[in-house]
Amino acid sequence: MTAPLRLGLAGLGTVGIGVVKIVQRHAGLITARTGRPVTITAVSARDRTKNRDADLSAYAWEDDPVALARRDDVDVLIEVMGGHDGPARAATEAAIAAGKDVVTANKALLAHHGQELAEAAEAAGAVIRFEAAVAGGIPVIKALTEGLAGNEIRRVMGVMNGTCNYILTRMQAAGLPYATVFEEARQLGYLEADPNLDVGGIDAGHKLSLLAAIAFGTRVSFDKVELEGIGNVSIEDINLADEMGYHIKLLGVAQMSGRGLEQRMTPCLVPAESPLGQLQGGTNMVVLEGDSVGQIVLRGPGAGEGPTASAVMADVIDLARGLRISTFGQPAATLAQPVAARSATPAPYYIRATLLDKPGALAKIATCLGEAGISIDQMRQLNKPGEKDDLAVVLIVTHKAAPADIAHALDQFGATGVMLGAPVAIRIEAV
Ligand SMILES: NC(=O)C1=CN([C@@H]2O[C@H](COP(=O)(O)OP(=O)(O)OC[C@H]3O[C@@H](n4cnc5c(N)ncnc54)[C@H](OP(=O)(O)O)[C@@H]3O)[C@@H](O)[C@H]2O)C=CC1
Ligand SMILES: N[C@@H](CCO)C(=O)O
Repeated sequence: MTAPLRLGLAGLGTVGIGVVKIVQRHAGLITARTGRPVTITAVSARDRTKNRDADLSAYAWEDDPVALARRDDVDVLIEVMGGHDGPARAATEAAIAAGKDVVTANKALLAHHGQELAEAAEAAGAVIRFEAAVAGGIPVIKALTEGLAGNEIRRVMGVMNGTCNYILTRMQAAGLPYATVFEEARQLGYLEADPNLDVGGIDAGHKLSLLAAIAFGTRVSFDKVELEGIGNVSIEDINLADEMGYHIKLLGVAQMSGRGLEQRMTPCLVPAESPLGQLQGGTNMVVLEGDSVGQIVLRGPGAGEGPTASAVMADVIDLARGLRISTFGQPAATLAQPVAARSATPAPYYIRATLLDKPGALAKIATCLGEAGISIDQMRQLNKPGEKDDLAVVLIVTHKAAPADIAHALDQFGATGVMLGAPVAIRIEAV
């Protein structure tokens, strides 16, 4: 029997305790699959006295995760503390400096420091694995780096933040406004400590930037992701979209166009009957498109103790089996510096505008669209009981239009003198 693979576990929260449970429950199964035992030798967290719903008595304790990473009886650091700097970064760097492999669930760390950490790991002969960092229990990193390695990737797309998907689907199902459902999500413990990481689209943007790096062989460029969160999605737009056969999702899309790397994480309308449109609650879905394979759809739990620990353990088991793949699927030095391109791919748009209800108002709006080269597919005025009769809510669905043309037309709306408030424009994504 080969020597055990010895883990040092930094973080004993939701994910860390999930890892402890799998290591303890499946010791025999893991040994059978890898040919060597996988053991935890030492753990670290902030509060040693906390009751953690797992038996940790066999493990050494370190107050300092950096000391944990440097221990002679630790072969692999499991970093499940979180945060893009601080102890997570320090412990990861310490492990790499000591030539040790790192398994992390920390998308923020890699979105901000992925390139330098990958270079340092390769220089030290170490490997960084991060299956759990993107879409929780869904093996999407493995799918891209291994299963689809023979493809040129055309597009990566998906719903990658379970909290946002919960909020949007709950708003729709219960007819509740954003603020009410946001508060429910907080009560249920779904939100990150900084809720803006979720609802601001940042967490999902981190994940998209990691997938884009693997898919397109480029350095992680989170700072170039076009980000828009879900805070401005209204129940009115959710209901109107639904009437037209669409659902609103916080959708990430990354693709390499002739102009450069497009990465966006924004609310979009998707067909209600499509796999993405049907996605309920905290579930994630990632759609991968390769030149040879066509379209692959991966769906599953994007968070939680079991699913996330499952992904961490998949990486651990790969290391125990001796599988060593570069962090982003190819040597870090060969990752290209991407040229970031604003999304220019034309798409239909949903536009809702509130106008003064007077002769010619609608014509002025239609003229702005026409002058921007945008063709109208559907248009209707909503006559809702109880609305003031001096205003008109107008709903427009355009034919495919370039994002820049839509932005220009919306700017022109303001100069017509008939607008009441800002218009809403949401891209309709073909999926
Ligand atoms: N929860 C989930 O479903 C998912 C989480 N992730 C990622 O996994 C990582 C962990 O998440 P999660 O388990 O939810 O986080 P938790 O907040 O539940 O746990 C964090 C753990 O890290 C420990 N910790 C924090 N700071 C320090 C420090 N300075 N020194 C030592 N230990 C520290 C905490 O200690 P103490 O317990 O003593 O406070 C706690 O045990 C994050 O990067 C997260 O983004 C990824 C996918 C899904
Ligand atoms: N806050 C994240 C956790 C999993 O990364 C989500 O809601 O998807």
